[in-house]
Amino acid sequence: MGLLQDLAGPLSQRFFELGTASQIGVSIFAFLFLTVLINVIVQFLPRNSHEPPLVFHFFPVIGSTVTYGMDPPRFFKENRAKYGDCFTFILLGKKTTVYVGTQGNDFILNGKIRDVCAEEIYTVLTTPVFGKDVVYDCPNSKLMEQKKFMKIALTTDAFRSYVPIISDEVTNYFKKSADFKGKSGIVNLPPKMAQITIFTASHALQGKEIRDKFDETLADLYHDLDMGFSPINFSLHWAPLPWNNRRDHAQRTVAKIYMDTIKERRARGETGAQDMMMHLMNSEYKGGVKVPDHEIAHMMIALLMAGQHSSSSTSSWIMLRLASRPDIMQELYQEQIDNLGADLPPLQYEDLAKLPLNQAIVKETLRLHAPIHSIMRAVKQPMPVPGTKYVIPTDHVLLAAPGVSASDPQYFPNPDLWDPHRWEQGSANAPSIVRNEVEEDDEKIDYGYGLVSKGAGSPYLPFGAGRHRCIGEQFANVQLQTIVAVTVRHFQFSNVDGSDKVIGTDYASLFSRPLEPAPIRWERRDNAVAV
Ligand code: HEM
Repeated sequence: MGLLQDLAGPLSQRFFELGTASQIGVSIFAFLFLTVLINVIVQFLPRNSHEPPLVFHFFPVIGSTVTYGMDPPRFFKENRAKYGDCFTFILLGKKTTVYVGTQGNDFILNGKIRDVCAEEIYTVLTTPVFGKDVVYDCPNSKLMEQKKFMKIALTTDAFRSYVPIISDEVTNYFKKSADFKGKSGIVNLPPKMAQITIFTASHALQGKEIRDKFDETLADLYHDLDMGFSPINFSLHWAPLPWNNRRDHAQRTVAKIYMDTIKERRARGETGAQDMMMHLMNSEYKGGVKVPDHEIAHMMIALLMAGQHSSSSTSSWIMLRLASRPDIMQELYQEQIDNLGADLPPLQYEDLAKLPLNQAIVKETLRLHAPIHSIMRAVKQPMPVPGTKYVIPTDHVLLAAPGVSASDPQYFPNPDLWDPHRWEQGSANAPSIVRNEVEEDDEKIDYGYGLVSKGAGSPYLPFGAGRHRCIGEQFANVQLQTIVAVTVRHFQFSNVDGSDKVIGTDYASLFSRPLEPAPIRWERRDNAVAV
């Protein structure tokens, strides 16, 4: 009896605990069930007809975050078919209104400064990485002046000097890299293209001194800066987490490297140099204020970071596409022999214009694989959508997705087909509206960084439009076309299994890129010198 009593105490306590635990479990389940039920019922109640339709979802806050995040282009396509060009979905608790198609692109990207705001969305991510007082950590009018300084430095003369620099960097890379030793091999391409991109961009835009530091300290520091761009940092940018601590240390260290270089150059009394840093050192804001050293340093970081992901992702896609179509890679090689001469002289800036297929490769790859799939803006005042009854309220975020019109069969026959020849006149897959045709009579506008086309009617806007339009477009084209032309001189690529398959897209980071590993087979051309 005594033993039973001894046992009964702990057992009843255990039952009590289990009972309590299961009660808590049931309560949580009931709470979740009710939350989902109420959320679903609310979506079936009559809604404000002036707001765009809301994408159906079960869970509040989470909304459509998961389906959007897994494959944004598919999400846009499927919901466009259900709800039309303009619809709202819940992204991490925020009502996010997507407006696709050429009118949507125009509405958002050419939105007025009093209506839409980019910095409110991006600053949490970019300011800790770039540093204070530049890009999205300053009034928009100041950003426009900063873009003007950077754009003016990217002259034809500058591009002329960049082509040999980029060309040599690519050749040296292939010579030195252990992954390209011998006559043939298999390599996971995207990390190689990321390195080639940062070496070529840093050398061309920031000079040899900075470029050489990428073999030592800068590569790791930029990697740490990069971690600050993880999408999770939209919420946790402030948190004292290991990767944020490394980001902050890297930002301070890289900025100091640039500031020390500025001081040394000034002390040397250097004049006449044409590089971006020297140009910024000689620039003045309206009212005659010189650009402070820390802003020059932060703009140098911003320039390199802005271009790195987009250009590196694009160059990887180009090479993977070429591996899936060795016949087109061979055509590119032949194009150089036909137009530049069988001895293939060192590549010059002027040569790029003589290689239309080489240009089309970049253009077509950006049509299908634009690295920036979602462009966001905060809404500053209620925005009526022309031609509809909708008014977008200020608690919504606007999302433009120019990739949707770039793969719309209305403009691009066989839109999912990667066909660089579609950009040739008379091609069966030629676009019904080509950007340049539109630009002829397109409205031009100066937001403070030079005249740009509004691009209002164009379905092809991989570099954006409006006041936030890319200033790196020409540089990226020169960089990418040179990388492709030089690579084609050295190698023939193919898929490892010989098929024409193309790998899927990784949407997990802010910029979309090929899923890894993405191995390809390379074979050195007979006439290329084996290293
Ligand atoms: C294939 C390469 C590239 C692509 C596809 C690309 C795409 C874009 C897009 C879509 C935007 C507009 C973003 C928005 O509206 O919120 C943009 C802005 C910008 N890009 Fe690029 N870009 C590329 C390369 C570069 C390079 C190489 C540089 C620097 C040399 C650069 C510097 C910038 C800057 C400074 C902005 C302005 C941001 C603003 O005004 O808010 N980009 N880019």
